[in-house]
Amino acid sequence: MERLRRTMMFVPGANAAMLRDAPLYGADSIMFDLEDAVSLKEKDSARTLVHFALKTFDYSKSETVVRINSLDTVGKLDIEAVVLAGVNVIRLPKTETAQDIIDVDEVITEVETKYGIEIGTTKMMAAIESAEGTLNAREIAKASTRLIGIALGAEDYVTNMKTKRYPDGQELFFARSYILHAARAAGIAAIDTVYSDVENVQGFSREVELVKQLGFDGKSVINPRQIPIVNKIYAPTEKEIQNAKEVIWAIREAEEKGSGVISLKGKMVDKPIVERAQRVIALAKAAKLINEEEI
Ligand SMILES: CC(C)(COP(=O)(O)OP(=O)(O)OC[C@H]1O[C@@H](n2cnc3c(N)ncnc32)[C@H](O)[C@@H]1OP(=O)(O)O)[C@@H](O)C(=O)NCCC(=O)NCCSC(=O)C[C@@](O)(CC(=O)O)C(=O)O
Ligand SMILES: [Mg+2]
Repeated sequence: MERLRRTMMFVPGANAAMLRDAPLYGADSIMFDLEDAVSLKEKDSARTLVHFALKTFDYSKSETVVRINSLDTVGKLDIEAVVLAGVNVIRLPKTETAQDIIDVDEVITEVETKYGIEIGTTKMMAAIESAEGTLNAREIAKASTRLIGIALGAEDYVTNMKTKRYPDGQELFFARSYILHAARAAGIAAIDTVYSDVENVQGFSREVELVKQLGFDGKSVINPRQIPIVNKIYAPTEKEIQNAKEVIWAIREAEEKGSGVISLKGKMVDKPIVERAQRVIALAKAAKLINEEEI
């Protein structure tokens, strides 16, 4: 079944207490940061901390992601440390081209080979944070079989675009739409960017509603308080769950009779409608609105 990535929580790699407590908050993915949340003088100690955190703490209820530095700085050291510690996903920030992904993929392969880890075990994601990256998103999203998703990094993106973040998010509309299309065309996840004003619950909620409507799998978050807000907005309503159940029951019955299309309450039910219903059920299970065995 498809892994849910409603929330991907950034955890600064140099903060030992946050690394320890990160699994307590129920993020679908925990993203340890070695890049912009870590000062230059802490790069080495943060890498060591994240390596030991991955090996020591129980993160098994979440996907683990590490945001590395670029290969022209200390990215190779980051990759070696976290692949060896068994991270699930390496996130490359500020991805500009498909070649950036191919280069990181090659380093991961070298490290996996060196330590006898099955090649391909470590997955990747790309953060797109510039005009160049956005325009190349289509090629980036298909650049490696390791890729599980692409994400927008809006703070760097708006800086590159010579604008800033506005409450209605109009300045991000093209990037969000294009990145989302690139992800869907490649069959991988699309993760929206962070909302930096942690205290502004109303503004954050409005943004989560918008990206859910567009079709994003979820959102990068920077604070545990943002997690329940995303989960609540992504949770299907009772009516949506009931409708999804009816669709799945109806299609099961139809399939038993050898048919792939049926009518439910006067409306046609076929493959895309069934796929949407299955996603509603997965989200409802993740939100514990129905139990695993129910359907
Ligand atoms: C924002 C704030 C300072 C607020 O602090 P506050 O102290 O007011 O938070 P409180 O709510 O009071 O904390 C209550 C309890 O939760 C603990 N707690 C808080 N946050 C936690 C956390 N993240 N992980 C685990 N634990 C956490 C805390 O330790 C406390 O624990 P305790 O003392 O035990 O009660 C804090 O959250 C924080 O540092 N966030 C991470 C910031 C970060 O990583 N930025 C870089 C990534 S963005 C970027 O780079 C831009 C980007 O690249 C993005 C893209 O690419 O998408 C682009 O271009 O857009
Ligand atoms: Mg950034």
